[in-house]
Amino acid sequence: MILAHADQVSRRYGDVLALDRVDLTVRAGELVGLLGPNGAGKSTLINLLVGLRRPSAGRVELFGGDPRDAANRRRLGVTPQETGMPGTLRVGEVVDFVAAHYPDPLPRAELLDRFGLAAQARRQTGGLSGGQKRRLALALAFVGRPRLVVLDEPTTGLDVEARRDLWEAVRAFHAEGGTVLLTSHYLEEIEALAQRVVVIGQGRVLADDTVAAIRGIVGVRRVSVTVDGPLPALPGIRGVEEAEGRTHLLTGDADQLVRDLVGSGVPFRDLEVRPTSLEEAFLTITAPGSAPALG
Ligand SMILES: Nc1ncnc2c1ncn2[C@@H]1O[C@H](COP(=O)(O)OP(=O)(O)OP(=O)(O)O)[C@@H](O)[C@H]1O
Repeated sequence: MILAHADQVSRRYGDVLALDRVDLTVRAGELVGLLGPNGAGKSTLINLLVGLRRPSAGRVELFGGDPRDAANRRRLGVTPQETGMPGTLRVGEVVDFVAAHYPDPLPRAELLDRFGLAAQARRQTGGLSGGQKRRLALALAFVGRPRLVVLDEPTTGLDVEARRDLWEAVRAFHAEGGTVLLTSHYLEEIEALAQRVVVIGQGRVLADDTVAAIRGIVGVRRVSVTVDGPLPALPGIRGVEEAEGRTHLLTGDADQLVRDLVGSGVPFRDLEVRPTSLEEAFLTITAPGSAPALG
């Protein structure tokens, strides 16, 4: 059963094309990670799916209907990237207030316990630490026993323990049959939870695959050298850039490339190997003329 669906969805903000004909389907029971660099369009896509914004073109469905329909949104739990809470309300009061909007909410104590906030139930939200506020915002996504939970960069600002608590809560929700869509800049984070990764870059879906397949794409290394002449064709090179007298080679297997470079007998100096950022990996791999890596 399809819970959320984007069909050839585009969204413009003035001159900026934030999403360009995006397709995404989230089925019941899935745990899907949306991965992409800053400005890729992740939040825009989520805002469309949860009914906070309308697409400029294309169609969005939530639970088979209009995401802006209140009846559909009642079965949805969302934590946006930024949340604000009235600072004078106590943690327990905020939970009760949100719970009152749902027919069968989770008991307050159970929810606070799951998110490590039991000791803060009587604390005013204005007196919470940044990480505690984030925990509360995340807890609120689960209060109405949703069918689908959407979390936009959930672990930003959380320490290791809070991150672990959140992952446990997400896993427990999923194990009970819940469906989750979450965004992240980090494959490691998505890997900890999801089997399926949808990669977004510059407003387009670049890949929709298993974590293992995506790791092969983003696990790219940059091998940089200075050479006086042309380099021979070497296997495993996914992209080449020349800048300021340096040659940068992108590869999934830097060790093998270095061995091949040495074996080729071409003199080189100032060898440097480093991981590429997600931005770099995608920009280079998707640039016109670079070796195809997404097929
Ligand atoms: N309200 C807005 N007005 C104008 N431009 C916007 C607006 N919201 C988003 N954009 C632009 O749309 C593009 C996609 O932004 P979006 O926030 O969806 O990306 P993102 O992948 O969520 O990024 P991040 O990881 O930084 O949160 C960016 O170029 C952004 O500047």
